[in-house]
Amino acid sequence: MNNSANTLMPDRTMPLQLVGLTLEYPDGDGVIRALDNVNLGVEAGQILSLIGTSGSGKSSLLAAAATLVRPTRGLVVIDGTTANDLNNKQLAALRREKVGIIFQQPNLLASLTAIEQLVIGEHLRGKPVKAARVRAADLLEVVGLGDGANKRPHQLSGGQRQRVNIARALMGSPKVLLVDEPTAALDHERSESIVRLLCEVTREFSVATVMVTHDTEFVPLTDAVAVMRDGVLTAPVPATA
Ligand SMILES: Nc1ncnc2c1ncn2[C@@H]1O[C@H](COP(=O)(O)OP(=O)(O)OP(=O)(O)O)[C@@H](O)[C@H]1O
Repeated sequence: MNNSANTLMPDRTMPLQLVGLTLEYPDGDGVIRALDNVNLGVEAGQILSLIGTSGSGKSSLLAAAATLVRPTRGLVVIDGTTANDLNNKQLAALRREKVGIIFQQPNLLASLTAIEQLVIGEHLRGKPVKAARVRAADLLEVVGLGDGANKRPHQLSGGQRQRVNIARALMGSPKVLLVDEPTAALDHERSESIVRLLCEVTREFSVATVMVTHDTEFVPLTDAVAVMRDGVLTAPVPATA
């Protein structure tokens, strides 16, 4: 694989492409290179596991792919749009329309029911609430929480809260799903069912999914795996069982 950012061209048919991505954080007089010339493409309907030791750069890759931090060098291309070219307002719109983000902790609002957690984002974006409720109810069915739509977070298990989180990330019909340690707070059985669900929704909704995980046990459920070490990403290989 050619690793030079100068010779790699973005493939705009891929929902997510990172080209020659380098991210440096200031560190005293020097810098910490969290990402070092990372190249990655994820196709629609494909879920990639991203593994690596603590501090290797996994969260930095997700943050850059989510356009939450601007890279020092290299390109982030989301559904054909080069994020580097956009101002902050345009970036926020790109994230809203194309990117779903799932963090380790669901961060649900304590006073809202499951369905309201999904609808409120659409409401704040000025979208019609009625249509949002219909989509939210459908998505809660998809994630196996059809009968939990009116429950509040304290009435749901950790796994169910993570299911709400996944459904919420799908509300805006994203092209790219970025998932950070989705099973960190869950037991073995629930962890497996959450990874299986992420694989299912990746296919059903044709999103390009990157899942950071420390649970290498569940990697074979996904399509491909890439390893991060000191900011350098290996080329993805099939995650065969
Ligand atoms: N905001 C920041 N400012 C300075 N350095 C940072 C910042 N964020 C991350 N780093 C550094 O960048 C490197 C990569 O960190 P990153 O959090 O991306 O790794 P990680 O693989 O996600 O680690 P973990 O598995 O522990 O979450 C580390 O050396 C880290 O200390």
